[in-house]
Amino acid sequence: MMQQPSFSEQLKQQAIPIMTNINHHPFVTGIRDGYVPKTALLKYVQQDEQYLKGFIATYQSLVDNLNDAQETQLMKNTETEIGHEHSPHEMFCEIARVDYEQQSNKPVGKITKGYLNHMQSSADSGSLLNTLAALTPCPWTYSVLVKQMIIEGKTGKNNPFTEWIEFYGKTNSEDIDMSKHFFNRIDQLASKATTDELCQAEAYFLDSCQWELEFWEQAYPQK
Ligand SMILES: Cc1ncc(CN)c(N)n1
Repeated sequence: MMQQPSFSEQLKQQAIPIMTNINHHPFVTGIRDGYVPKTALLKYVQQDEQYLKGFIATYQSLVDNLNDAQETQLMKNTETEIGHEHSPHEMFCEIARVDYEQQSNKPVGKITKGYLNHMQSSADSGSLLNTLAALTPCPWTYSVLVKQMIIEGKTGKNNPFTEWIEFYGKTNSEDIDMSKHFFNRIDQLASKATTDELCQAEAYFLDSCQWELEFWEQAYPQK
């Protein structure tokens, strides 16, 4: 008998159309091909500085609301890996020839705010499954994108984004480890969840994937 795919595999399958759109977004194809306009790089860094602060805050509220000591320890171990993304921001600023130090504390954009509210609402739902489902696309989408770029041979001395791609794509990068850890926990929690709870978690996951696409679009608008 064919084995039913795990819940996390089902989530990844459901996200394929959004991942395809992300993969074809000009910001992402620009990283792949070695050129992204300066304005887009700047906007991305300014907003991502704000986004990562919010991501850490949601993660902390998740950890604070846990009542299982072992789970808390596991999540605290991951907490130390979160938010160390100053160096990819510095790389973008170097390519754009702007001062990194001046890019923090800019106003939070509409899309950034929407994505952060979405993540916070997953934590406010009081469900660890929902919260992990909403947080996972952040590390997961990047690890998928850069792995593909590495497979396609897009890194090398001709691509100024090589270091950025390798930051997220190197073995045991923070995002690769974090998404593996989160997906494992999602599968454990999903095995005890009701159909309604699974549907809710799926919606949180797919909405975050869509916010990821909007985040690229915010920095490099096509619409
Ligand atoms: C919006 C966003 N999504 C994902 C990542 C990569 N962790 C990021 N830095 N920013």
